[in-house]
Amino acid sequence: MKLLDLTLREGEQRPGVEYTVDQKVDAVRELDALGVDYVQIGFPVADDRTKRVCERVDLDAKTTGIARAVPGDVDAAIDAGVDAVNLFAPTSDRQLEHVLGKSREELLDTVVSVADRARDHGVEVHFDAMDGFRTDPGDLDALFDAVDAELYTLADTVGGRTPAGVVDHLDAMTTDPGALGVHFHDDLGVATANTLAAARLGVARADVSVAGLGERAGNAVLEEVVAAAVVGDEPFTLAVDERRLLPTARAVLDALDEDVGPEKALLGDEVFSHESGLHTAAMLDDPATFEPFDPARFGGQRRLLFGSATGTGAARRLLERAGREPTEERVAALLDRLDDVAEELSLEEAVALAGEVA
Ligand SMILES: CC(=O)SCCNC(=O)CCNC(=O)[C@H](O)C(C)(C)COP(=O)(O)OP(=O)(O)OC[C@H]1O[C@@H](n2cnc3c(N)ncnc32)[C@H](O)[C@@H]1OP(=O)(O)O
Ligand SMILES: O=C(O)CCC(=O)C(=O)O
Repeated sequence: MKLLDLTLREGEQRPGVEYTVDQKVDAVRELDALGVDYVQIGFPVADDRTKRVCERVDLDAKTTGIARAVPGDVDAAIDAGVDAVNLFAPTSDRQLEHVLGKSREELLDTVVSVADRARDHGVEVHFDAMDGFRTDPGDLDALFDAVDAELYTLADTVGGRTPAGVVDHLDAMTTDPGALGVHFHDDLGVATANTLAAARLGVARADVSVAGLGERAGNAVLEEVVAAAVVGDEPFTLAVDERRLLPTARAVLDALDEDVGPEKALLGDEVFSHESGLHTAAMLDDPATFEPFDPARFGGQRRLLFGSATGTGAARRLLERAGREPTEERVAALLDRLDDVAEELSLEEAVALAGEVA
């Protein structure tokens, strides 16, 4: 499956957020080195930074910009120099009426002609059905059939879908999943799960963003999709270099002056840290007892911590690592010392302490 990273465009759709050209250039280079297939730089008709970024980068990934189904937006994308245009248009009855004010027939004519205009200028055309997951599957098939595009994406624009509905919706379409992309928002907290459900059906492309940065609750999370592709129940192939995943995601966040909470899956400061006595004791023997994968696989690092939550099992193992006989007295002495530490000790520090107790 291909990945389109849209951190730069969706991240900026949050109130008050605007990235500078320098920030975007730095972030784009990181994402390119990771190996994502497409990087969405921005909305060319609405900002001149997309063009300025494109002028400064030379990537293996294809650059994209979004464009409404209007000639001026497509011309701005062409002028910006993106490799591909994500031509988006509302496709649900509700959005057709209130966003576009057009009939379905008018929509089809407009999208067909604007897509042709883009392709005639040598730009790869992707057609994105905004609110596609609230659009009748037959209407989507008819539209996709009429529009000449590289790929057709269904967007869960309001983030209201869950995996079962995603599967039912895609199953109800006649368009081959291999011609489809998916774009999920995280309003129900299941954007990544939805993406995995779609991947299982064989969709060709998924939109993701670093840390899920995007409008409202954000989007499917790049790190989570990549990690699940590698260690999830049903592995699938991506072009990214998984060992660079977490360093890249952190570098992108740094470049964009963004942050995540300590419990954020894969990226948070605490998610690879273990302190509970029962867990650390077992993990000293076999780390897999209490972790789903070795964080090093994605460029992360496990931290075992020792202090007042440490129990006799871990203390015994620490003494053994320090080359000491784990007598009852030593175990008790080590536990006393660990009880007193002001801040939890790392494994190395705890082994050193185990070497010191009488
Ligand atoms: C991809 C998404 O999530 S939606 C994009 C979100 N991003 C932004 O909105 C970026 C900031 N926006 C802007 O700078 C401005 O809104 C612009 C430049 C995009 C457009 O500005 P304006 O045309 O002045 O006004 P407005 O935002 O109200 O656009 C409404 C027009 O766009 C049309 N429109 C909206 N979506 C589409 C679409 N996908 N395809 C074709 N036309 C569309 C509407 O029908 C309406 O047309 P009308 O003016 O003929 O009635
Ligand atoms: O996917 C696109 O090109 C824009 C549409 C979008 O971001 C959405 O519907 O949420």
